[in-house]
Amino acid sequence: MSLIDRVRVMVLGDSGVGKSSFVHLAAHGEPIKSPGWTIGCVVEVKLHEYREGTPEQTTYFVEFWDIGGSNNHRNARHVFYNPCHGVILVHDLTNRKSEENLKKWLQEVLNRDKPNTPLYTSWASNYDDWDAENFLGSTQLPILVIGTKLDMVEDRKFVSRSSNLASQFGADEIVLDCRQVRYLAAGTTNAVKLTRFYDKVIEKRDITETMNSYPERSSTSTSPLLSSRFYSVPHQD
Ligand SMILES: Nc1nc2c(ncn2[C@@H]2O[C@H](COP(=O)(O)OP(=O)(O)OP(=O)(O)O)[C@@H](O)[C@H]2O)c(=O)[nH]1
Ligand SMILES: [Mg+2]
Repeated sequence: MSLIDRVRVMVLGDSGVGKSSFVHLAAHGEPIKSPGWTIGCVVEVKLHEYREGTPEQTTYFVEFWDIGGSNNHRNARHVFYNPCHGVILVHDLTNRKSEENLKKWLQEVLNRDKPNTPLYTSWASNYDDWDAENFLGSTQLPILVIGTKLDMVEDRKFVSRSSNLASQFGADEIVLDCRQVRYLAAGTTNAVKLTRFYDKVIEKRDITETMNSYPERSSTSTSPLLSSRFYSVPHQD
């Protein structure tokens, strides 16, 4: 048996924006057949070759922690947020509010060790006045922004630029129709952005892990997923 290291990425955004649809496409390379509301959290896993084609090439598991967006679970979901090595923020391109709400999602995950902190209090009322640098502070959490439902956008010129949030964070953004494989097909710009994001998450893991204040995992955990940083896989000689 050999061990494969792993990183954990939170997938956050309002209910119905397409998080599960995106995660399924990214993890399995095919569209999800019948997405239902996500209750709590669903974890999907993907093998990723870190720095593929270089001497440092290493296989990692990328875990997508797809968090249900329903407001009803707002007070409980912080239990999923540690450790967190990267964040994928998902918004619906036809719903401007879902993009604005990504700040709330980011604040929630950044405040994960202070779950009782009132949310959203430090937000600027004007979206454009919002100070991303101040907000992010010293965190080096890699962020990727996903805009879904491109097929439903009437004027595609409208989405040719990055969202406000992506440009404020200097984050990459992918816009797509989550029901179409071609948007994440190998060799496309979107696939390159995803690879770059996964590599960054792996590179920064040691830094982001020190920001995770909860003990990473309990040795008494009964879940293999939660009890080890590694997955065991059979040797392939
Ligand atoms: N037309 C279109 N529909 C999409 C797209 N992405 C997702 N959907 C649809 O949007 C609905 C919600 O998608 P989900 O992936 O379940 O949304 P979610 O963000 O996981 O929602 P919660 O689990 O409630 O947090 C489903 O009916 C999807 O088929 C897209 O790119 N285009
Ligand atoms: Mg879902």
